[in-house]
Amino acid sequence: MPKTAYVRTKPHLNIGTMGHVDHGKTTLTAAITKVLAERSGSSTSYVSFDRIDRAPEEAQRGITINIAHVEYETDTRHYAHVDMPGHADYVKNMVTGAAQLDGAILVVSALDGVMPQTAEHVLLARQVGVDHIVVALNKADAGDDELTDLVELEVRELLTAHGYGGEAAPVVRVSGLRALEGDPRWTAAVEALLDAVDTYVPMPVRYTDAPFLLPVENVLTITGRGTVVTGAVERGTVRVGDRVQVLGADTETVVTGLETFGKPMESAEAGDNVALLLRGLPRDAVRRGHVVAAPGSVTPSRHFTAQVYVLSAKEGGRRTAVSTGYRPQFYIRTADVVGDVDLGERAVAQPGDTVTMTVELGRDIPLEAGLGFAIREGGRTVGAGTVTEVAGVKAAAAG
Ligand SMILES: Nc1nc2c(ncn2[C@@H]2O[C@H](COP(=O)(O)OP(=O)(O)OP(=O)(O)O)[C@@H](O)[C@H]2O)c(=O)[nH]1
Ligand SMILES: [Mg+2]
Repeated sequence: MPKTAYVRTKPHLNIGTMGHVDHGKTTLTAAITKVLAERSGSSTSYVSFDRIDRAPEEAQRGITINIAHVEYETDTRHYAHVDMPGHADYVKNMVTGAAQLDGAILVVSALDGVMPQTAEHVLLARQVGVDHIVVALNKADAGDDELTDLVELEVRELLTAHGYGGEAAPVVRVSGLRALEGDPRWTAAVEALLDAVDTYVPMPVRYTDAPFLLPVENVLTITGRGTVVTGAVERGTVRVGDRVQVLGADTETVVTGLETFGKPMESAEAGDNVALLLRGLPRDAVRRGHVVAAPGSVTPSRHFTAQVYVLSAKEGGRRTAVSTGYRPQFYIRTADVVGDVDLGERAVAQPGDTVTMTVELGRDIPLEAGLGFAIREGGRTVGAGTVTEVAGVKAAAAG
């Protein structure tokens, strides 16, 4: 049976749930789809909790591991929503999810308040370019008002500390669990949260006229059809039949199919969350972190200069200084690449310092000034930076 094509009737935005493990992100995600599916004339489908956390290991451990995408529509907008994992071991997957967001819902349990990954996610979101955060104080059904007031203050302070303007950020008390059960008080709270997202997260400027670029988030095989890459289009437009370059796989191919949430589309534009079917591309040639782009539109590079903040021990960072020769992982767009740090004459940077460094990555990737990134080591975030300058020529060629 032919699938119904995607019809663009409303502005599309990418949002998602982030926050500490067990604070209720997946439950809230399911509740949002349920509340919207029950509106009259709704085109949203309810996505249950076990269809979001559907990997056997997720069900068994009761935690989210992989990021999951759901779609829904409010009266004014179409959203792709990424439900991210909160567990410290899967921050890596969270960064990939956050890299495509126009705004985020920070889920904080009213019972527990700000916890380590609440803070880490806010920092990472800032770094990968998420400009707006709406707070869901979840489990409000089980908390008392005075404690919840304190948690609210704490969250606002955290947001302000990371440049989000915590005073102005909407903070909505919700219960994902009770809303899922259909309790009217709490379905109304989810409605209020969605109104806050609709009004507080602005429609971003989309660079649809720029050359096409999509950071690969995931790779799948559709039996009989070929290799599919998924992700959010960062800029430009792509149509079925277009030639594209796969940076990382170092090959060119043709887009033979385009879909969003299982619905075919003729063309996708900046902001769209899509699956691209690529002609003749072997499954193992492409992976997360690669970039699909208009041929010749970007020159990948491995050398750059950056302004970097080295996290203090209090923020979960290192206790000891970083020096030239340090080799952590750099999280840039959806890529995760090792890099050699050179601190120049300064030679060392203490936790809490902001420094200029030059970096040589383990492989070439598309880089540009202004690109934000995170630095991680041994499963924790140790730094946050912004590219200030990209060396146009590879060192080997220059020297
Ligand atoms: N009382 C109460 N419990 C809730 C609420 N929302 C979620 N829970 C419970 O909290 C636990 C964790 O919920 P999840 O939705 O899996 O939390 P999560 O944030 O997605 O967890 P990770 O993705 O693993 O980080 C489950 O036992 C939920 O039933 C709520 O609003 N009220
Ligand atoms: Mg979850």
